[in-house]
Amino acid sequence: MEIIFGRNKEEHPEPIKAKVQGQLPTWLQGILLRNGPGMHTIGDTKYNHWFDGMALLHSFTFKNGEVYYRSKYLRSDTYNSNIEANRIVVSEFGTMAYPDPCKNIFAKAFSYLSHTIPEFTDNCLINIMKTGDDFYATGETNFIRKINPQTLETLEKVDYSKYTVVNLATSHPHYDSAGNVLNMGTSIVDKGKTKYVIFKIPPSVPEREKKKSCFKHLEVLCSIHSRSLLHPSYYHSFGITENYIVFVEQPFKLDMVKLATAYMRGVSWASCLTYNKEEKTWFHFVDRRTKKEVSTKFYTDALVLFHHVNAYEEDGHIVFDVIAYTDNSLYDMFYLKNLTKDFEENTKLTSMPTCKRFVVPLQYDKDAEVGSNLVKLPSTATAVKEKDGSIYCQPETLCEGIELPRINYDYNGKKHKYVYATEVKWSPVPTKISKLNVQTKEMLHWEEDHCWPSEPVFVPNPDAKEEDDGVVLTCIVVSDPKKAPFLLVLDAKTFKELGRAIIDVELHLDLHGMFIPEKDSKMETE
Ligand SMILES: CC(C)=CCC/C(C)=C/C=C/C(C)=C/C=C/C(C)=C/C=C/C=C(C)/C=C/C=C(C)/C=C/C1=C(C)CCCC1(C)C
Ligand SMILES: [Fe+2]
Repeated sequence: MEIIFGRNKEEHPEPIKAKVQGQLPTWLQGILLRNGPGMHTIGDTKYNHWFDGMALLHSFTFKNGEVYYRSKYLRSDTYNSNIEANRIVVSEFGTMAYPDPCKNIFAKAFSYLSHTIPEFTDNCLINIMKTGDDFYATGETNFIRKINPQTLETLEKVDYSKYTVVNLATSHPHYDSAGNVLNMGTSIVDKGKTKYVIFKIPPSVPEREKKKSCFKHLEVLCSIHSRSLLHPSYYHSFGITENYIVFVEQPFKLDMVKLATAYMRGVSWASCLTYNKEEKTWFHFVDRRTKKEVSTKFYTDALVLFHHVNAYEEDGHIVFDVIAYTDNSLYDMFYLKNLTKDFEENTKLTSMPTCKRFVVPLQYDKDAEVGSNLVKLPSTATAVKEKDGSIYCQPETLCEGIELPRINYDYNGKKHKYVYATEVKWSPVPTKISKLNVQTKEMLHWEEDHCWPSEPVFVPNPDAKEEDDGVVLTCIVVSDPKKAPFLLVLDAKTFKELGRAIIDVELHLDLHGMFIPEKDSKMETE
């Protein structure tokens, strides 16, 4: 398994024509662009954690029934400095690097590094974001990197902190119907004012502007003060409904005192994350129009969450689905020392990823009795009024063992019926992909021996009438060295295979990505 998780992957910047089997829909034209870690060893140095690896972008271009594959390492300042030094010189979340191990003044003076080593990493390995016609690789620091979606070339570095006060920002932004990006980040600069900042980036700028930058027009919608000034919560995504931003402040937190001393103590940023299962998880709802937070205090028991699935409003309630854990063992599981051979037997998840639905009443009878359940929708989720006026919510479980959830994004913020996700057993090995009907809890699956599917991306049919009219695309990494990896195309309705594009290269296990329809990409001829 070392092969799949930890071995450096080669890049293939020139298009490789795939062998297509089956029948791909003729309307499927565009680029599936994905991101994830592809290199964990540099010279004699090795990252500690799988999420630390150098970002390797890859793409599948669909053109007239043919499929072309490309991959290229993100030429971040981090990547360039590491390669030049032939060792890890920039810290990642799980690995603290010491750029100058030789305290020797002469060694410093004759430093072979022509680049200045970036202080914070711009190794954006998690996701892809779109602003207007531009695409960016995203991670969780204040840096994102513009990329060319056709050639996978790395373009300029954007520093969010130049435009608003954030040190961290999510890699999972949302998009509204006008094409604005909505994202949030944490400001820890000013210790007295630790806060979460929700901001908006427009898709275009006024014609007359010379140096066009959407980021110059970044606008802060609202800030939420951290419950604890020294312990802001970690979050990896958030939700939106038509009228609200949904933010979950979980007791999985960054300890700022530990962060401030991490470098000195020789420990990673990750070691500064703490989970306190005795604490509560607080929900925040911000009205997108008035920019005010709903004043009622809503909470649930301690949980750890990375991925929101979707959120929507129904009859005065906010309904939101998340993939939740009861502890923080998932992050620990992705330490490379745990992902060696036999890890499937040796490393068992102590908490399964579980798709949970919270139903939160925004409008309810203010005279309702203490102890009564205020949920008026048909769900087993509850929201109980407490003596002090706060509301204690408990979720309904929709499904166990799914992660990397996606929906038809046309239903984002609206009532959805289907979730596409990878399925796991008791180890971090994706064995199947699944389609969950959240209304009936029925599931459809796709699996094949030795196949490790990635996050399934739903692409709607241009003439779609129903939510699941379209295809699901997933990269399949194969653990059998005799079998080639492929891109799988499933009919989203039936989950039957329509076709596959086989490529004879070593695919890397990735994290997230997006499909860029041909009309949104200035596609060049191959
Ligand atoms: C094996 C597969 C693919 C599927 C199996 C199915 C399954 C169980 C999937 C589960 C997948 C999940 C849950 C994926 C989650 C991915 C995450 C959380 C990535 C986070 C990266 C976060 C990163 C890189 C964060 C970097 C942050 C840094 C370097 C921050 C540094 C900093 C901090 C902390 C304080 C301020 C200063 C500074 C900015 C330097
Ligand atoms: Fe994610």
